[in-house]
Amino acid sequence: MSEVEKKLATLRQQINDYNYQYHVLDAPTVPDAEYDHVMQTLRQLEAEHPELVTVDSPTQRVGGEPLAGFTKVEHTVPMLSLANAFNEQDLRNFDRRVREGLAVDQVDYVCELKIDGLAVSLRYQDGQFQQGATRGDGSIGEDITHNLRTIRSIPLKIKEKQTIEVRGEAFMPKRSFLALNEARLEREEEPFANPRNAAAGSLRQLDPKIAAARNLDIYLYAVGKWEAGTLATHSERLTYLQELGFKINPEWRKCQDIDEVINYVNGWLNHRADLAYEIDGIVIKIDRIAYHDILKTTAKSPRWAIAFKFPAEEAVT
Ligand SMILES: NC(=O)c1cc2c(N)ncc(C(N)=O)c2s1
Repeated sequence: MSEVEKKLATLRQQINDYNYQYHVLDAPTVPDAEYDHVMQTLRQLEAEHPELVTVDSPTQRVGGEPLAGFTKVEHTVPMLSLANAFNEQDLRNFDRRVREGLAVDQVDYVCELKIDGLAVSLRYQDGQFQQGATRGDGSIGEDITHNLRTIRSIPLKIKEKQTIEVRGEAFMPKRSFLALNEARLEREEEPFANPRNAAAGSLRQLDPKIAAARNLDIYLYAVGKWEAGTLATHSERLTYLQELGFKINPEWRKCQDIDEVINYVNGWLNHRADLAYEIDGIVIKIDRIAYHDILKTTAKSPRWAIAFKFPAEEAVT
């Protein structure tokens, strides 16, 4: 490796680390001026050696020309929708069905905030971000790699040379949504109705420069196709995704029975306003993966998970 290539690799690693600290850990270690200086140095060196620019360089997050259209992507593992619960009795019925189906008295659940955004799937090949797609109809989605690359909390390469597919929710934080609509009103453009529509509208753009300007973010919460998949519980998978460098929502909790689940749900019902992003409920999953394989899915939804839906929140204004 030449001296220039070593210098480029060092600068790229430095920017990737700064991005990880700022956008994934929400804990920057250098001031913005330092970040800008290192990024400018990298851009300058790449301009002097264009033949050494690599696709995983942080300077390549915002692509060049807009796409002519979207290509279709088949999801190797279907992205299912969740059955809904609307009250405590629905949750207790779910729990009873689960324990009867498994012939067990006790089941550990994992509760997670249900992010009100756009479900996406990210595929990594040997640790490099290869392709990202919308959920679509659950089997076929649209390739939106060019837009997902602009989300700085999505790592362009992960900490292991894994070939893995991860699922999550891309979203627009409330603050970004308010600023975007203010700017649109000033330009006499139609404001977005809610952050979910704004995120979906941003990710369905053909020009990545538009998505890059929308301050989108993402939380990952599941694994799709995964060769080395061995971990026995969903909670271990969340921890593993975090160790790989993915952004995991920190509010997840393991609950040892449905009463704890109901307490968690009620706790968040009245604290949504405290969050920097919109949620439309709580997702409850059985923690043990072996139980998922026993209960399996209906044509549409897993039997080992349910979404508790919150009443529609008053609009973010
Ligand atoms: N449709 C689905 O399967 C899901 C949808 C969502 C969502 N919008 N937010 C969070 C999770 C999660 N943490 O599992 C899930 S799972």
